[in-house]
Amino acid sequence: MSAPRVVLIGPPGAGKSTVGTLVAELLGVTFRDTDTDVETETGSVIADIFVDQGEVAFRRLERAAVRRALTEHPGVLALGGGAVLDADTRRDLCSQHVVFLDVSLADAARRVGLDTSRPLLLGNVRGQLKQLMDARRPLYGEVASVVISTDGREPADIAGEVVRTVRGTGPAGEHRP
Ligand SMILES: Nc1ncnc2c1ncn2[C@@H]1O[C@H](COP(=O)(O)OP(=O)(O)O)[C@@H](O)[C@H]1O
Ligand SMILES: O=C(O)C1=C[C@@H](OP(=O)(O)O)[C@@H](O)[C@H](O)C1
Ligand SMILES: [Mg+2]
Repeated sequence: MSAPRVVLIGPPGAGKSTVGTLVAELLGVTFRDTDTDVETETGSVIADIFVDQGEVAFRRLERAAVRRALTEHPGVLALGGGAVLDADTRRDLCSQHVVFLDVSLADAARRVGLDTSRPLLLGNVRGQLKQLMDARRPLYGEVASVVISTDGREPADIAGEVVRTVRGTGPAGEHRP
C-alpha cells in the first residue's frame, strides 16, 4: 500500500494530465492518470465508453480506478475532471495532498475546444464547460489542500508551483488549509 505524493484535480482543460507529467519528472517519480487506467482496463477510449456503455458505467469504472490508484500508486496521480462527483472518492481524497488546478472558462475552452476526446463537451464546449464548472467548483474546493490558478501560465511554471506545495508538506494531508 502506497499513497500518491500528490493528486491533481480540476475541470477538463485545467492541465492535470500535462502538468502532472511534468511534476512527476521534477519529483523523479512515475505519473498515472485514471483516465488512462480506465482505457487500459477496458481496451476502449473514453469517448467510446460513453457511447457504448453510458456515463454511469464510466463513473463506476472511474471510481474503481481512483480507489486502486490511491492505494497502490506512489507517484503523481491525475484524476479525470468528474472524479470528484463520487462521494466515496471525495472521502478518500481527504487524507491526500490534493492540488486543485483552477482555470477560467475562457482558458479551459481555448485549451480543449478542438479536442473531440471529451464526450461531455461535444456540441457546445463553452456551455457544457460552464455548467460542469459551476456544479463542481464546490466539490473541488471541498477536497483541495491547495488551489493553483493556471490561467495564462505555462505548464512548466505551474508544475514548479505544484512541486513546491509537495515539498512543503509532510505526511499526506498536513498541508490542508
Ligand atoms: N497551462 C497551459 N497553458 C496552455 N495550454 C495548456 C496548459 N495546460 C494544458 N494545456 C493544453 O490543454 C489541453 C488539455 O490539457 P490536459 O492536460 O489534457 O488537461 P486535463 O487533463 O486537465 O483535462 C492540452 O492540449 C494541453 O496541451
Ligand atoms: O469532466 C469530466 O466529466 C470528464 C473529464 C475527462 O478527463 P479530463 O478532466 O482529464 O479532461 C474524462 O475523465 C471524461 O471525458 C469525463
Ligand atoms: Mg486529463
